[in-house]
Amino acid sequence: MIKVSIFGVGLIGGSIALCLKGKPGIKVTGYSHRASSVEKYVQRGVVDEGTTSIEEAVAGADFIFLCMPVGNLAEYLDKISAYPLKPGCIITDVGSTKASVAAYARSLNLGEACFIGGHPMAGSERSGVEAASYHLLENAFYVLTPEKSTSPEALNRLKELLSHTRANIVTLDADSHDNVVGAISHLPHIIAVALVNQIKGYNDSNGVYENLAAGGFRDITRIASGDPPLWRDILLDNRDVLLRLLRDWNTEMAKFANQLEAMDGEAVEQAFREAGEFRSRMPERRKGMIHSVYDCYMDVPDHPGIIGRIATELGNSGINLSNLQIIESREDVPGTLRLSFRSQEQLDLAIALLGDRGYDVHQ
Ligand SMILES: NC(=O)c1ccc[n+]([C@@H]2O[C@H](COP(=O)([O-])OP(=O)(O)OC[C@H]3O[C@@H](n4cnc5c(N)ncnc54)[C@H](O)[C@@H]3O)[C@@H](O)[C@H]2O)c1
Ligand SMILES: O=C(O)C(=O)C[C@]1(C(=O)O)C=C[C@@H](O)C=C1
Repeated sequence: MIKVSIFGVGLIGGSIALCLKGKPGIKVTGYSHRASSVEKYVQRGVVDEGTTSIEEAVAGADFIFLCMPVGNLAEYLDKISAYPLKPGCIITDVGSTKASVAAYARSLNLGEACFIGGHPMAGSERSGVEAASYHLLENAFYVLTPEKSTSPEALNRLKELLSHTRANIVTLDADSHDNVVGAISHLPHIIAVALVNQIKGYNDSNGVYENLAAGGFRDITRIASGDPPLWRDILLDNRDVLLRLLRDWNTEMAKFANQLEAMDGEAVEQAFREAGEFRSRMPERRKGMIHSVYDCYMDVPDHPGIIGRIATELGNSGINLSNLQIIESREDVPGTLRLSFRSQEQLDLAIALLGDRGYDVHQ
């Protein structure tokens, strides 16, 4: 039996546990420092067994996943390495930064165990085991940051285990990871928070801002609702990269200000053109940078019962909706529904079926 111990069974740890639990020959143990948390995720059936004892979780483990906030990873590497580790045990983490945890692991004597950093590029602004999902990592990129000294055999064993998540495993060195992920994940979180707080400042003296804020504002600011301590840890840990990125960001903002001051419409248009072209080149049909699932859109009148009818049509034909969202719908005004599916095949079937039923469906 392969024993997998997950430390921190929250959004990410819980999602990994859900992918591994019940797979032939795998037993999943969840560790939490709080008994109430253990009780919660054992009851939800996320793990095979739960414990508040580090010693128990570590004993005989073939894989140890550290899924707690970035600021606690070093502490747990210390604690874990104080116990006898099974020879060949692979310790990995899911932290959003990779250089510091890799350096810390390098400084420890792990005996015949080894550390391989990891970071699934999927998540949500929600946290806790309640938000964990078997599907969260499906089709997402999952970055592993092996060292030069990492044995190919250990790396392959970890990849094989992670294949149960149905993520797309890629390898990268830890510093490159922090530079790139700083730009495409950490900087956008800072920008979203700064933007929301700027508007909040205006709204404090005039509530119309809040009332008029529509799709554009919501789309760009969803991630501003991330867990504050979690993001504190990530941003402080990737401080050097982010300070450089923020200087570049200020330069980009200054460019816009100059273009507006000079009434340079051509330059503004060109900025939108370039951004649109780059964005449209990004793969849409995978988790990671832009989109998470296979989506189509429908313009529908905002009539009571319409959503139920559409969901029933799909269900009756065995098509599985993975998500459904109403975008900017007001009474008596056509609204748009975003329907999400888990595969191209399901999406194609849905588009054909709804088209046949007379709905206006587009991608
Ligand atoms: N949220 C995301 O979108 C996302 C995506 C990829 C990776 N990550 C990384 O995954 C890790 C976990 O994030 P999450 O979103 O699952 O958070 P979460 O809050 O949902 O889960 C964190 C878990 O760590 C536990 N924990 C917190 N403090 C602890 C401590 N001092 N000792 C032991 N356990 C502790 C919590 O009980 C919880 O089970 C973080 O390192 C984060 O950077 C997050
Ligand atoms: O989709 C979101 O809400 C996320 O914030 C996920 C996201 C990201 O920025 O893409 C956030 C942090 C992670 O470390 C990886 C993924």
